[in-house]
Amino acid sequence: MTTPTKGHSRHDTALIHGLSASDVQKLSETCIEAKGRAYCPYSHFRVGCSILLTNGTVVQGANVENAAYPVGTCAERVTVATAVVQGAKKGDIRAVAVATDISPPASPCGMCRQFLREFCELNMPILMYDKDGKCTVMTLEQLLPMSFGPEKLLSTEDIQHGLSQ
Ligand SMILES: O=c1ccn([C@H]2C[C@H](O)[C@@H](CO)O2)c(=O)[nH]1
Ligand SMILES: [Zn+2]
Repeated sequence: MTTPTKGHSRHDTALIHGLSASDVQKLSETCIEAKGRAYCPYSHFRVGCSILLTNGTVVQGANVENAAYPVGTCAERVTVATAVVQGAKKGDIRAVAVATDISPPASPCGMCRQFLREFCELNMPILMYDKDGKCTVMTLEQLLPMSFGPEKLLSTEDIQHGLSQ
């Protein structure tokens, strides 16, 4: 397992995870922009998320809170669910980026890590941007080791027939 890559320039980050410099630029701009659309009147903790699909499309989302506090949803789950209902399949998700107003940057909560696990490859990079736009990158597997995923429940035949997607 590699150590998290912290504070690299955009170019270094791209080299490490096989993302192009323009992919990383797109991810950083879109997750930071999405942070501005957070609905967080209770916590005032804005979280923006963007997902880069293999076809180059970006899907954005932000946290959406609720007066009944536990009903609120994290930015990561809003964004992944949006990508899924737009037709994204496992393997279509190239990278996830998250932006908050703190430093060091926030990382996806446990529930979101498991939610991502359903739809993303274990080696998918998660780019976490701090208040100054500095990026820390870790793979899903680094954030969620020994994870439980759909292939544990579904038979090989089910997976071949696409029922896992
Ligand atoms: O990774 C995180 C951590 C927190 N939140 C949201 C949930 C809630 O609206 C607010 C404070 O926890 O931030 C996210 O969207 N993603
Ligand atoms: Zn979460």
